[in-house]
Amino acid sequence: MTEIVRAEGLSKRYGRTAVVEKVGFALEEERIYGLIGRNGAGKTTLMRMLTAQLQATEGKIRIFGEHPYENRRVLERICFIKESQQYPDSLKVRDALDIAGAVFPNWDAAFAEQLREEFELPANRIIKKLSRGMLSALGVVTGLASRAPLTLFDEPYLGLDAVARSLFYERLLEDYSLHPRTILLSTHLIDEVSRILEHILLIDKGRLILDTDADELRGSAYTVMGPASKVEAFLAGRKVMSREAIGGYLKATVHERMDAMARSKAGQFGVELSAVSLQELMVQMTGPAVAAKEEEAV
Ligand SMILES: Nc1ncnc2c1ncn2[C@@H]1O[C@H](COP(=O)(O)OP(=O)(O)OP(=O)(O)O)[C@@H](O)[C@H]1O
Repeated sequence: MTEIVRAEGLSKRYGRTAVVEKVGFALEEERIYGLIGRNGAGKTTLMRMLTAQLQATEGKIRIFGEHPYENRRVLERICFIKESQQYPDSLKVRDALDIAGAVFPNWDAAFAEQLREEFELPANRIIKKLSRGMLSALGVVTGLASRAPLTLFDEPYLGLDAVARSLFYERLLEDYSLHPRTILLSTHLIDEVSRILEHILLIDKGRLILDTDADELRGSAYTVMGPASKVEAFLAGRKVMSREAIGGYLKATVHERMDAMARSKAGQFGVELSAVSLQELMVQMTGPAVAAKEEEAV
């Protein structure tokens, strides 16, 4: 696999406040990555550094093997769809797509037009007069039609309704299978996008706390549910991430793989096991006092 992005010891500090702290990871060619983290975790800051829009305080970045700052060879192969893209006052939707067509070497004008119609974006409307959702849709259309070898979407769904969001995920997957490229998508709403993510980077308070295959992560924990006494008996000796009492029932998350032994034990104890969602797992990992919650049950 070819490496597209490498970040080493990357930090961004404003005065004494570290917003991104010693982050290191690599992105490979033709994979879809999720950059996950709570509000303010540092996702946008990290993306802005990767795309040379923000100077890192320290650390090293290589994109396509080169330094991205003021490097046209690198930058023309990157499309960064920002959360708050600014457009000139009089620019219309059609103008923005025409400009994107001139900027991105792999731009597919027919695909852009198809997407514009599907997302119901009026070609002649001035961008300043678009609704929040339409503005997000314009970003999504641009990012998809750019077919940039490295495409970054910073929370692209903001303002999109459920129908438009699901259209985005569908078109992204379809087009990615026809034209594979590296996609980095930041989000704090994981469940909806989890099916399209192949790899997860989890950032919490500026630090990268997880860099793992999405399927592996999905299988790394499970929930157990049943009458409290039976669940407690099942939990003995297991790595428990959280417990939630509901009447006489208990729901717990176990940070272990759900293997045949666990299933058989669950049968004996009369408790139910189910897969934990990525969203739930992230909440457990980045919520308050994780260390206190994660305990070896005796
Ligand atoms: N120019 C700046 N000066 C000082 N602090 C900043 C600056 N830019 C960002 N920050 C802080 O850095 C932290 C990370 O911000 P960032 O926008 O990268 O987070 P995020 O993960 O993208 O959040 P969200 O999901 O809410 O968009 C926040 O606490 C933010 O207030």
